[in-house]
Amino acid sequence: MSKGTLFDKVWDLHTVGTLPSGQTQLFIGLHLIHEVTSPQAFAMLQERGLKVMFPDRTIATVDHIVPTTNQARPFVDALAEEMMQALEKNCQDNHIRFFNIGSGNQGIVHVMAPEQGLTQPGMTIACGDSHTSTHGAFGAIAFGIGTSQVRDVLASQTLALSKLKVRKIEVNGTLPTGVYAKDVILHIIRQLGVTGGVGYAYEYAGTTFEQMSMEERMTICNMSIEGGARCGYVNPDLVTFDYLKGRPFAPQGSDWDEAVAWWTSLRSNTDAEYDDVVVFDATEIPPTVTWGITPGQGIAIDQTVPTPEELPEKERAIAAEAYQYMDLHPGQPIVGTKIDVCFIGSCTNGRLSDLQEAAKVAKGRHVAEGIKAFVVPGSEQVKQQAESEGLDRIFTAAGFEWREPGCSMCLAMNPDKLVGRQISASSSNRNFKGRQGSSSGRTLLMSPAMVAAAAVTGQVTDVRSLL
Ligand SMILES: CC(C)[C@H](C(=O)O)[C@@H](O)C(=O)O
Ligand code: SF4
Repeated sequence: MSKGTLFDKVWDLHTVGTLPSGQTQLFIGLHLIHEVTSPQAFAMLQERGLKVMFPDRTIATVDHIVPTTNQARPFVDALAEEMMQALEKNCQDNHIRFFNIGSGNQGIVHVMAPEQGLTQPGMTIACGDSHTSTHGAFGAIAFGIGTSQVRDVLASQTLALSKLKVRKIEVNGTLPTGVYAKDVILHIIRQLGVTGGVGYAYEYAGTTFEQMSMEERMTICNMSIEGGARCGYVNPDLVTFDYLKGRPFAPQGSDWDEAVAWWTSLRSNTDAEYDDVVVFDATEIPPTVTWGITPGQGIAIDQTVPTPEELPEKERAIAAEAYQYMDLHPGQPIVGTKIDVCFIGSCTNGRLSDLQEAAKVAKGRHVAEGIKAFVVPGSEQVKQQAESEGLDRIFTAAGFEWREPGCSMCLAMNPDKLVGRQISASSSNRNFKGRQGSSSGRTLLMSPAMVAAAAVTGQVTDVRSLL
């Protein structure tokens, strides 16, 4: 087992005790909830006559079902309205703070909490949502949980968990032009596989992550779960502290200095021991795009869809399924693949810097004939900041639609859905069959800049040719 890592330190500091099962009872500092996975948890709590133990440690927002065009209440979709009302009631009844639509602070839970300064180094964070790994960008131990565990956290502020091993993923060097955080994480998952991280926490270390902004680090940690790792983190540093300083829930005054000293002490020791270490060279990472039905089925933008012979034996069955579903053929170049829909948004790539990079590509160009392209900011704050910089005008002048914040077509639990066999270029994180609202819809994952490149050309395009 690893020793001296941030993961070990934070785990040990939050350990309440060892349960008869051998699992750790872990204290959860911050609990985030949204409308999809919380209603049943509240119902289970009520059935048992239990109350929320620490209401101040749970924070709610609404994101998955939110319509991105007409947000008038009641929502047109009756089920969405019902989920919304359940969340509003549960928050009210249990005195839980709720960042609702129109508050100026609503957003995808993994975008909203960091921008509020709720997400801090050294915390344990849980949310009934697999992409909770995002918060690890701050040096927190953050993971997704199921609905019965949401109940457990509401009732006890603790969880029964088995300790993870720690794999250090070191990436060194400066990323080439046109290569973004999204490409780095797609590349890592391509190399280590979608189940490679099972049983591990991923520690992202090395100069490439050190040079990244907090938003880029969030993109990386967000997709840890797509590589099988329940959580992923970056050691907190000056970039982390600069981001947090002055945010509403960040420590203030003399508490701030104390917090920074404490956060710094939690960094993995230079002589920390890891269960595994892998090293990549940033200068060798290409713009990466998925061609298949798992986030691990990625290739460099200038490569061809792999033939079975090019793949390890164990990847051939899923590849065969992917050729058929995607209607892409082994040996075919991915560049030039015709696109129907372009989606820029999600908790992976719906932050301000993502929109800025996409806008650089869109500026002065126009969405190709017949393409539906739309931008969904990750939060109300992102939307407002983007508008104050005029990004909305760049996008709309280029023929993109500019929408209200939410998860939108990442998962299509709202009205934004692919239709039939439509194929999307998407800045989101999952390309599973039927993910974007049509049971036969197809998804190609890529960076927001590359989605913008696809939008203006109508086909998968190497963004480097447009920069
Ligand atoms: C709805 C929610 C439970 C789900 C998750 O856990 O990740 C969603 O956010 C997703 O991205 O698929
Ligand atoms: S944006 Fe997508 S991945 Fe993120 S929480 Fe929403 S549905 Fe899940």
